[in-house]
Amino acid sequence: MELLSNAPAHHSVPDKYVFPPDNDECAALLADDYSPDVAFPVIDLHGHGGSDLPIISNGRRRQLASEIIRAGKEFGFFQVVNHGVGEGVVRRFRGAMEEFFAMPAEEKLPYCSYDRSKRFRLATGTTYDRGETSYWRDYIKFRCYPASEENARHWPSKPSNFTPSLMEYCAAVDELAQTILRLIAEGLGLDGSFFAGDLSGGDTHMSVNYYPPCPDPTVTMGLLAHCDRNLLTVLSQADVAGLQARHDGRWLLVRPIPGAFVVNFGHQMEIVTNGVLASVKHRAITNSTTTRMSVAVHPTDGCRIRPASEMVDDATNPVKYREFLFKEFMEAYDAADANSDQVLKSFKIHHD
Ligand SMILES: O=C(O)CCC(=O)C(=O)O
Ligand SMILES: [Fe+2]
Repeated sequence: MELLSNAPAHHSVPDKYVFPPDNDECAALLADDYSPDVAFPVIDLHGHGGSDLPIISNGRRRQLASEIIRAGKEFGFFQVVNHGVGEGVVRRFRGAMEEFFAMPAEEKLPYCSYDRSKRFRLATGTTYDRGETSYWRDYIKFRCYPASEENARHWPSKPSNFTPSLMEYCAAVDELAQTILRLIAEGLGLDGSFFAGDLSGGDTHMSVNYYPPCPDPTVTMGLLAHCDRNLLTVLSQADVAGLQARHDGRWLLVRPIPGAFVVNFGHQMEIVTNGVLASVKHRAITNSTTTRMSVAVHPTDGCRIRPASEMVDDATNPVKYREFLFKEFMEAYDAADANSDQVLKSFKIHHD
C-alpha cells in the first residue's frame, strides 16, 4: 500500500489524486468556504460539571443544554471550549499519532489493510473511493474505548507512548461526549440518562486522519463529503484549517480554534431524535503548507436504534424511521458507499 505519509515530501500531485474540474467532489468549490457573516457556534462549557453534572446549578445546565440544542438544530455542527479535557492530554496523544505516521514504511506495513472488519487498520484514501480518483489522506481506524483486552491487543506497540496517551485521551473525551449527550437529552426534554446504557454503551471508534501538505489543493480532496454514522463525533483538528460542513446550501469552513473540539451529529442521532437533530454533510480539503491531522472519536456500536417515542408526535412529527440494529446500519452504510441520502433510505418509513 502506497501511503502518503511514507514520502518525505510531495512535489507534484500524481494523476490518481486529481479530481476532474466538473466533478462535484472537486475542491473548485473552495471559493465557497469562507463567509465572514456566518460561523459555526462556539459553546463555552465552563462549569459543565463533567460526570458530576448535578453539582452545577440547574439554571446553568438548562442554559448549556438549550445552547447545544439551538446550535444542533440550526447548524448540526458546533465547537466546544473550556470542555475540561486537559491541554497536555491532547498534546501527548496528538504527538504520539504524529510519531505513528512518521514511522518508516516497513513498521507501518503490518497494519495496512482495506478490510473493514479489522480491529485496527491503517490505509490511504478511503474504502469508499469513487471511481478512479483517490483522496489525499492516510488514516487509522480502530476501537479506542474502553481499553478492554479485546480492543487493546490490536493497538500498535510503537511508538511506545501510543497506548498510554490513547488511554488518557479516550477516557477524557468519552467523559466529554457523555456530558454533551446528557445535556442534549435534557435539552430535548428526555431523561438525562437517555443516551447512557444501550445507545452509547458499545465500543467507541476512532479515526485519525493525516493529510500531508499537497502541492495543489485546488485539484485534490482530503476526504469525501459524508455524514458520520454514530450518535455524535468529537473531533480535534488543532489549529490547521481543512474541515468544511454544509450550511444553507454551501460549504462553510469550520474555523480552527486551538484547543477546541468540534462536535457534530451522526445518522444515529438523526434517527433517534426522529429528524430533530440532523446529521450534516462534511468533508476535508487539503492545503499546500502544513500537515493537518484530525482525530475523530465516535461513541457507540452494536445497539438497537429506533426513534425515541418522546420525539415522535403523530400530528407534527410522525415516526420517520423503523427500528434496526446498529450492525444492520453499518452494513447499509458500507453498501451505499457512505452516500448519506442512500443510507437513510432503507430505514425510512414513508407516510402517504
Ligand atoms: O479531517 C476532518 O476534519 C474530518 C474528519 C471526519 O469527518 C471523520 O473522520 O469522520
Ligand atoms: Fe466525518
